[in-house]
Amino acid sequence: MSNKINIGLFGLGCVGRGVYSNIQKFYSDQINIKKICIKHPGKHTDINSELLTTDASEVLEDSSIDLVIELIDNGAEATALIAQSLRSGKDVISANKAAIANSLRFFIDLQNQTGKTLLYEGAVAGAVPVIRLLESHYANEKITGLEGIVNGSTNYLLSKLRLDKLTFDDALAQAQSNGFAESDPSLDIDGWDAGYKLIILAAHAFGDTLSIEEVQRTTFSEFLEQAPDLSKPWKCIAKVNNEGENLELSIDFKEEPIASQFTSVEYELNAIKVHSAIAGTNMLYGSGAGANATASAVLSDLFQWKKGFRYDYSKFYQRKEYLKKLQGIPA
Ligand SMILES: NC(=O)C1=CN([C@@H]2O[C@H](COP(=O)(O)OP(=O)(O)OC[C@H]3O[C@@H](n4cnc5c(N)ncnc54)[C@H](OP(=O)(O)O)[C@@H]3O)[C@@H](O)[C@H]2O)C=CC1
Ligand SMILES: N[C@@H](CC=O)C(=O)O
Repeated sequence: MSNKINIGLFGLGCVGRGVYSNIQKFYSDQINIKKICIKHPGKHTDINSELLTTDASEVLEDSSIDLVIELIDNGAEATALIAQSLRSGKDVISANKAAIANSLRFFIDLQNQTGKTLLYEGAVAGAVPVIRLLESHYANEKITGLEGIVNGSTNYLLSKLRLDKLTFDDALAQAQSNGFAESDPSLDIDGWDAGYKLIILAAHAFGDTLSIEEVQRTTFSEFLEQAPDLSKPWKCIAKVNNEGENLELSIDFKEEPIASQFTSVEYELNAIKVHSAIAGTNMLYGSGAGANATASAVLSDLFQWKKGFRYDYSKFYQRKEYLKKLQGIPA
């Protein structure tokens, strides 16, 4: 009897294909792709047509599918698919930061109600394992600050403008053809993508969920309107300010000093600094966007899931206790 993991895949674009091809290459003895749900079958004539469907219920109602991997490019549709999967008794891995950030409280409740697991390491900073690090290494240590470069496309644009002297339009076209940019690139250049990622990081680091409207965003156009000297190392920095009772989240362009560690983070690479009470500062650095970077995180989630890993969101409990203390309420 085969003890392969049966998965159902939603989406076969840049990331979906990264996951599909890496499973074929490295894990076909352990993972069986049972069904792939897509939108336009005509785009996927290279894939065995028996695997493909446009009907989500062929995944959701297949009791032999243990795990759903959700990799579509529409946040609202992804939210519905994740919720339906959890409710149909399936665990889920997603890389959809819009869906996760907009509905995180709902998904935490749904995991508690169904006993099912949702993992989403690929939603933030590609292959950089930051969510799992916040959940495990920092579970009991107070995090005092967090900042980083979390959008590969804007970082790619800034590097291309500064180092390779490309025009904005040419640089954006390259970010799109490399698969770094979202299918709607305004999500990257207007700071939405970085905002969603920062909301997810803030939840796992500080135990609160903010809405995207609460994130202060500077768009790439607003940055360029200030006529910055593009020969300088500008970086788009996502930052959580956690002084006081409320978290403040911002996405802003900063000219980094030459000696700053962020200055050497170029093109689609990402970096995140975590400041904490005992460790001081740790910086994570690595591939932030693209098919393989994200597939690596998705597949890592899959093998963690197999071992029973789930997020325990311990910072939410710690934040409640912290707020009680601030308000003078005894524990
Ligand atoms: N690109 C990257 O570097 C990263 C992307 N992500 C996230 O991963 C997700 C996928 O991104 P990416 O692969 O780049 O996107 P693409 O635009 O390349 O692919 C999207 C895929 O979703 C499919 N799709 C859309 N709607 C549906 C639906 N309702 N049901 C089934 N399939 C559907 C499309 O089908 P069809 O092909 O038939 O049109 C397509 O295969 C997004 O949430 C993105 O934010 C996360 C980290 C990095
Ligand atoms: N569009 C995103 C893709 C990865 O999350 C980015 O540019 O970082």
